[in-house]
Amino acid sequence: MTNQSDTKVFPLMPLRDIVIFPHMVAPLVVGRKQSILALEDAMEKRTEIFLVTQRKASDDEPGSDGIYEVGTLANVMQLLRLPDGTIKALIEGKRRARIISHLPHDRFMLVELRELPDELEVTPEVTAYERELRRYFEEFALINKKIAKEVVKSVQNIDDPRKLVHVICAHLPLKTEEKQRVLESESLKMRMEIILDILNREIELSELEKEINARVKTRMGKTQRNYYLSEKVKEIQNEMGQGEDGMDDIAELEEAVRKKKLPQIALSKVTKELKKLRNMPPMSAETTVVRNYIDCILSLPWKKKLRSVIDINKAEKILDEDHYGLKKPKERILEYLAVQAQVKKIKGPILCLVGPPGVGKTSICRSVARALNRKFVRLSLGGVRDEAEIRGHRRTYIGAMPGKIIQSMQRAEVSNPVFCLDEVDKMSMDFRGDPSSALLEVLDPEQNSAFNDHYLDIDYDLSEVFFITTANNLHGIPVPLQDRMEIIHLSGYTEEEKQKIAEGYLIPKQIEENGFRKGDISLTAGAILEIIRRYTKEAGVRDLERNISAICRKIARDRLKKGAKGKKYRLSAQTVGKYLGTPKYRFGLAEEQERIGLSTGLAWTEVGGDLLQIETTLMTGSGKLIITGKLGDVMQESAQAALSYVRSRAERLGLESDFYQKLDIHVHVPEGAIPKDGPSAGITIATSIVSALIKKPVKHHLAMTGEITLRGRVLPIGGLTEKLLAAKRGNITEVLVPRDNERNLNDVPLKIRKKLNITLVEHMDEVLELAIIVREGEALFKNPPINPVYNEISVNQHNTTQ
Ligand SMILES: Nc1ncnc2c1ncn2[C@@H]1O[C@H](COP(=O)(O)OP(=O)(O)OP(=O)(O)O)[C@@H](O)[C@H]1O
Repeated sequence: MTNQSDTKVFPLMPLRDIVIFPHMVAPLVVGRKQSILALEDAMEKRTEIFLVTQRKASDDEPGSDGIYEVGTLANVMQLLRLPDGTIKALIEGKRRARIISHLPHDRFMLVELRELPDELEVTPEVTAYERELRRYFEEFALINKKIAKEVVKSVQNIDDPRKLVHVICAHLPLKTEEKQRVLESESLKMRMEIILDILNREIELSELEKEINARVKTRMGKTQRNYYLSEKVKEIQNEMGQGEDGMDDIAELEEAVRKKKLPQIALSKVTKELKKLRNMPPMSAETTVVRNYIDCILSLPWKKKLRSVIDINKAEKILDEDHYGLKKPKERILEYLAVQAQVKKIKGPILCLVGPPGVGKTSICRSVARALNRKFVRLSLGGVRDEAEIRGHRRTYIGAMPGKIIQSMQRAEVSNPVFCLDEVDKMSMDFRGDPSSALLEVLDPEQNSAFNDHYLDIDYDLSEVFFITTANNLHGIPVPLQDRMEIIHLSGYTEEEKQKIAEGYLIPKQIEENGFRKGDISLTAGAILEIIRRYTKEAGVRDLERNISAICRKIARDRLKKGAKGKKYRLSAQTVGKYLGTPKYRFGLAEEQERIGLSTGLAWTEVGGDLLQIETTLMTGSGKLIITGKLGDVMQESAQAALSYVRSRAERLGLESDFYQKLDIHVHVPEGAIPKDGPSAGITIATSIVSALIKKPVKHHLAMTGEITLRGRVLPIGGLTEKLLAAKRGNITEVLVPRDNERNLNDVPLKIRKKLNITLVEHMDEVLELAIIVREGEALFKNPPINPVYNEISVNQHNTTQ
């Protein structure tokens, strides 16, 4: 089939999707008629066959345009006819060739070809390329598991770089076009470059693929692991009978969140926590923490309110209905409410009711709530010493809880209750922070719309709350808190008031609470007075109420025991003891008659006022001042001061100037039950000492109170109302009060003031003049004092001459 000198004619067999390279041995399954004929022709004539790839694999009868121009001349090594009419041929690629022209043939394609030169150019560059090719191929084979080890080995044994290029290319997973490009490229160097490029790219791609695979694998592994574990947890929960419950609970919580009207900030917080909760095992400690937190937010009243209108007339009626007397406090409260009604929103100072225990502070707050149609909550601050008690602990603490304010709001169930902060004076502070500073924020209307509880961690609006505070002692309230409060004083009750309260309020209340009918039990005025005087010792009426309640309980038992259901009981002063036992107290009464060295003072205690008898006796001795009766430090110092004053007055009182050197002075204050401290007994001690020294008695119906200075000035004291109440109760008729306390007299009930002969005193000299009884025509002082200032100068002179 030779034609011109450098061209030859060969039968052509088109290949669908394979490129045959020189040096390559490949089996081909041939089905197309033309191709079979071309093969048979080549076998018959023992010539080579030209194998060239189709441009489109799907083309069944490709023409001259449907095939590439460069292909490979190949030897047909073997032909095998298969039963289905196809032929399996084993061919071996020999040399590259390009089609010059297509020759006409009726059975198969016939082409004129020119072989392409394929010279071996052994340059250092080619050698370098060759080495790289081997290395890259080896690397590629390592990554790509599809290339058999034998192939790698045989590639290593190929010496001819031309063969090496073709064999490697034949084994690479390339597209037909790429392989064709290699086949068509002119020089060996170019072919090597193309393959190196391809190898490089394939290696990178394979590595990337590997990396992606590994990543996908680990992700899959994690998801599978999580899935497996969560399934296992569910299984365990089911086994323990909690699985469904846990889910139910969460669903319930979600439902509750949906139903509750929460502000946006609380809603987003709770939603976040719910999400957390869903992914937690129900038995873990953390789950309980999250669940408690959600419960806490849900149980707080965020927007729920009771409709409250301030109706002054109604408020006045209710306050009068619930409490006897307390005229001034009630008036102040009503004025306060009137202002609140005008400004609509609670602003301005907070009310603070100050007074002894049991005078109705808390119960007035309760009445205010009733009058305003609001709910009532009470929080006792007594003993609160840690800021966290008010503000709560952060949730990171074990066992953290919201503070007392938020807990109380949970109890209130509405956002606008009357909130009574009891005993603000009993708070203390320590290293854990000052609770009063947290309270400042609560009580400040400017700040409390965004109260921050550490546990809640979101702001809570307290601006709708009507705060009222109570205290026993104004001095115990931190000053910054006092600044924000409007103080309303409630003083102790007189015996008459107590009697009225018992008759009008306490007895009917206890009769009803203990299941009696009206009229079943009655107490005579004498009986009530007996209880007040001998069974209670208080400024308020709490103990009185407790005793009445005790009587009711005893009578109830008595009635049941004797089966006397309809029996009516009437108690008198004589029969009270049958139910209450022996009297507990001896209330302070004026002495029957005047005595030397015995003066009567007025004491103030937590439970009201009382009479305090001070006795002095003299013994021969060496100038010691003995003080007994469990006196506190301040009172001991008062006694010293009193003695110093007496010494400074010795000469004028007709005493020897060194009287104290020959005597021991013993001052005793009986009545162990009364706590004795504070300076207000100063003038009483001095009077008692003087009386003993000059051997003249003190008026027994006279009582006094006042602090004494070394120079005899009388200084003001506290608790005047309670002291005067005690004086009245103890049958005292005359009272000496420091002049500086004059303004406090207005607080004392008029009834009491009228019954007592009150003298305001400025100096101890006046006290002695008024208290010590001297015989007619006799003077107490040798040189009557002209005025206190003169006196003081003379005291100094007197001291220096000694
Ligand atoms: N003026 C009054 N009229 C009728 N009842 C009264 C009056 N004052 C007090 N009470 C009754 O006395 C009892 C004790 O009062 P309450 O508990 O309010 O005292 P308090 O001043 O708050 O004491 P504390 O300082 O110990 O908290 C209550 O039952 C109250 O109703």
